[in-house]
Amino acid sequence: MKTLIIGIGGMTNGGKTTLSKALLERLPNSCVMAQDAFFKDDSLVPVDSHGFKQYDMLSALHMDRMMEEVEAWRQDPRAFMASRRGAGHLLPPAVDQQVFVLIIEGFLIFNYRPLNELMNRRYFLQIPYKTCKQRRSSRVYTPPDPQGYFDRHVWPMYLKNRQEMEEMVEDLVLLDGLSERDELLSSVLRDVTADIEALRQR
Ligand SMILES: Nc1ncnc2c1ncn2[C@@H]1O[C@H](COP(=O)(O)OP(=O)(O)O)[C@@H](O)[C@H]1O
Ligand SMILES: O=C(O)c1ccc[n+]([C@@H]2O[C@H](COP(=O)([O-])O)[C@@H](O)[C@H]2O)c1
Repeated sequence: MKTLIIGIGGMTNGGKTTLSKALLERLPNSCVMAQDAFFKDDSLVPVDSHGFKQYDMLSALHMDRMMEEVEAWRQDPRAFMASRRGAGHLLPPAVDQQVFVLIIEGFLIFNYRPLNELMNRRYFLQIPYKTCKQRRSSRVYTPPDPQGYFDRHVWPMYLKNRQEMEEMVEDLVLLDGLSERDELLSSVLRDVTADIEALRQR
């Protein structure tokens, strides 16, 4: 079975989900796994001395469960895709030279070494502070961001996590999250379709 794992990382509200969904639509035999789906229950996330929940760190995520999902996909991508789409969904036909693509998206995907090591390509969407704060203010999380959360928790943790990521990861492709959606999609598609073609030929 031929497989490819693409990491779409980036800052909060950098455009990861938007780009991943667009890739999913364009890449046959692909599926998306979002790190956000693995946040721990609010009751398990500790607070700091200012009363801010410490969400922007790996310990707030069930990374063990996320790895189990990734492993399930790696074992059998066809069966994984069929099971996640619900009972009764037909498996895609097994065709020779078929390449299955897993798109992993999230704000801390490269900071978790066992996950980072599995990726064939790594992209990181970045946007300026002002845009990030603006986009974040129009989004409602569960629980919603309390007053001051962006400047007191989200941004300082981004800076810390980013430094840690840069020390760990070498072949990161930085993407400008201010670019047009279509431009971002076509630049990633160009690489990935070339990878798929190369794998097919092998
Ligand atoms: N290339 C882009 N240009 C302008 N706005 C964008 C772009 N990509 C995403 N957005 C918008 O930014 C916000 C956050 O996008 P989203 O994909 O949810 O980010 P993330 O998954 O990184 O948190 C959404 O309102 C989305 O419509
Ligand atoms: O999804 C959740 O359960 C959740 C609960 C509280 C906060 N979050 C925020 O989700 C952010 C990461 O997701 P995203 O899509 O903004 O990259 C991170 O900055 C957290 O502060 C997410």
